[in-house]
Amino acid sequence: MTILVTGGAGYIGSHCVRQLIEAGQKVCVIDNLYRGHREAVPAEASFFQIDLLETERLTEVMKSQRIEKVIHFAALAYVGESVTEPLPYYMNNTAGTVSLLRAMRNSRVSQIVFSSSCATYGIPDQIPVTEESPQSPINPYGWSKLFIEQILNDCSHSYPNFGFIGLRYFNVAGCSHDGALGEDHDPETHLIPNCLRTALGQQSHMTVLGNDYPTDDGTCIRDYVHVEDICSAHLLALNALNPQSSRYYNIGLGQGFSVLDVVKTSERVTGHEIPVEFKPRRPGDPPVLSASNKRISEELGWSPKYTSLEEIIQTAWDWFRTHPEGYRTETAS
Ligand SMILES: O=c1ccn([C@@H]2O[C@H](COP(=O)(O)OP(=O)(O)O[C@H]3O[C@H](CO)[C@@H](O)[C@H](O)[C@H]3O)[C@@H](O)[C@H]2O)c(=O)[nH]1
Repeated sequence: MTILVTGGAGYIGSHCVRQLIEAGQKVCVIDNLYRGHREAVPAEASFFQIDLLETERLTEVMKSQRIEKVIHFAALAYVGESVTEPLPYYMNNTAGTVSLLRAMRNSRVSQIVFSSSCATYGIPDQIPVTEESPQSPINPYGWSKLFIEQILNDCSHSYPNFGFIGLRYFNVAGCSHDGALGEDHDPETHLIPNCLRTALGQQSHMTVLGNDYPTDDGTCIRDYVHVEDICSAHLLALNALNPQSSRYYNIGLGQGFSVLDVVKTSERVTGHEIPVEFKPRRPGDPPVLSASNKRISEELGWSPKYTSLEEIIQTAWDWFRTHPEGYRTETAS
């Protein structure tokens, strides 16, 4: 049986493809390479450069590769960008998933693990956030993912044997334990990569986006979870997935760190000073997010390997300092 991984050339997708292959799984990757890196896809996986919106080509690949289940990562995922440019988010994420689901129906593939987000909760009324917490996004990125959740719910009601598991990630961070795979976004808007790029001297300072939030130090609090632990959750979800599945799980550690905590921890890990400059809030950012992971721990047996922010940032630093130009570093050498 072959697993189709959409967005398998992206940050999280590529780490997951590697874990699937190490677990002995046959993998087929599709990616439009808009923000993904072909170099990040292991040679053992078959690869097709296809956009999610190309329903017919997707259908052909699913039939010819004998796909049995899908893991769906492909998406635009910048909260700030989704506020200034919402339409690409609805087109790529929401419409793209409808196209993928149509291709799955055309080729009689009926089981999917979907990457959802804690951004679907908006500003939670309780911390830690459970899967039962109300979902009310405050940015188009979160809405684009919540619409997909509704579509999956509808498909599972209407189509017999359509099974799905939705994983609501909190803040994914870190790089592979052996430095083989990394995090390389263009443009880079994520907090930890920006701290590490400042430590490398590639920018003069880190911009802290808002220090007037209702938190102890005034900066936003997030729950950082290692990318390999996100991937192990996908493998567990894939094993649990069956034609009757219709379940959502949070993936986070249940501990929150402020932006300034992340800056200080990055200074300790890298041994470099990281100067900060304070700027106004970024639209669409909730003040505090951290996950209850009780459901995924109890039902799927998930247990994270990386439990400290320091360890998580260390794995990222190992990659950033050896790949100062990201994946281009390898191409150049
Ligand atoms: O240079 C920077 C970058 C970020 N931040 C702040 O750091 C926090 C974390 O930001 P970032 O790393 O961009 O992550 P989020 O915006 O929290 O979004 C991530 O977490 C979402 C869940 O909310 C995922 O779904 C998204 O894909 C992923 O980008 C936020 O408060 C940002 O305002 C800064 O202060 N300066």
